[in-house]
Amino acid sequence: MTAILELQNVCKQYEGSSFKLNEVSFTIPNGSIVGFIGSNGAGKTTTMGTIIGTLKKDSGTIHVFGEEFLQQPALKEEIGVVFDNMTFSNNLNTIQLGKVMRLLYKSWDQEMYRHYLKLFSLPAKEKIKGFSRGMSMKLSLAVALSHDAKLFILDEATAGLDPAGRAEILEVCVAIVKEKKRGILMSSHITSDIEKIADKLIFIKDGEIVLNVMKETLLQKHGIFSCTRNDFEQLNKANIVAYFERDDLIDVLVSTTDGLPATFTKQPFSIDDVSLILMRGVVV
Ligand SMILES: Nc1ncnc2c1ncn2[C@@H]1O[C@H](COP(=O)(O)OP(=O)(O)OP(=O)(O)O)[C@@H](O)[C@H]1O
Repeated sequence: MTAILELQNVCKQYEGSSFKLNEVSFTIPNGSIVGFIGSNGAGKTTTMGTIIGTLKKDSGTIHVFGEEFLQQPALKEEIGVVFDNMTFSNNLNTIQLGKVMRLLYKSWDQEMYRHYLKLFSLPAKEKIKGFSRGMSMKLSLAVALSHDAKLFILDEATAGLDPAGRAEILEVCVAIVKEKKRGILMSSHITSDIEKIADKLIFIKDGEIVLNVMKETLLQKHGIFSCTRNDFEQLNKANIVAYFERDDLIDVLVSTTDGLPATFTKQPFSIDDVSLILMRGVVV
C-alpha cells in the first residue's frame, strides 16, 4: 500500500511553551482511516497544523502523495480540512459560500457540494452565522468533500454533534475511502467513533507517539489485565506496552496474550480502555 501521507521525525516547539512535538513519525496508507488519539494538549492539532501548513515545523519531513509538502498550491488542493474552530465568512449562505469556493479550488464540484448540503440537511439560504456548531462542522466537511481532496485531516470533526449527525459523518468517512483511493487522519476524544471506522490507530502523549498499531491487531492480539504486583512481576516485560498503577492493582496493556501465566484471563476491552492506560500510566 502506498502512503498518502508520511511524517518523518517532525518536531515543533512554540515560543514560551514547554510543549514539544517530538520526532513524530507515521504514515497514512492509501485507502485507510487513521484514528489520532490523545488527551487534551497531547499535540494532535499541532501535528495536523504542521501537515496542512498552518504551522511551521522546526524539523522533519512531511510527504503527501510521495512528494515533500512545501506548500505547493497543487498539493494544498488535494487536502480537505475540517478543524474544530473553523469559521467561514458569516454573512454568506451556503450557496454563496459555494460560489466563493469555486473561485478558490480548481477542482471545485458544485454538484457534489449540493449533494453534501442535502445529505447533511444544511439549509441553502440561511446565513452561516446562524449555524449551530454541529451544522458548521458538517458544512466544513461538505466543503472538504467537494474539491476532490485525496487526504482528509479531520480534527474533532464529530465533537458536539448529536448521535445521528455523528453517524452520518462516520458513514461519509467510510464511503470516501472506499470509493476512491483516499486517506483520512481523524482525531477525536470520542474513541467509540474511531473504534467504529478506523483501520489504524495512533496514540500521542506529551508530543510523542506512544503507540501506532492496526486496529485489528490491537483488538485481537493485545490484551488488558488488572493484576496484583506479584502477578505483574511474572509478566514477560518485553510484552508490556504500558501499565497504570491504581491502589493495590495494576492495569496492564500487553502486546500479545500468548504465553501469559494461567492466572491471567483475557478480558474484553475497548480503545477507550487502551487510551486510559496509555495516557494515565507508564508507557514502557
Ligand atoms: N500557539 C501556541 N502557542 C503556545 N503554545 C501552544 C500554541 N498552540 C498550542 N500550544 C500548546 O501545545 C500543546 C499541544 O496543543 P494541541 O492543541 O496540539 O493539543 P491537542 O492534542 O490538539 O489538544 P486538544 O485535544 O485539547 O485539542 C499544548 O500544551 C498547548 O498549550
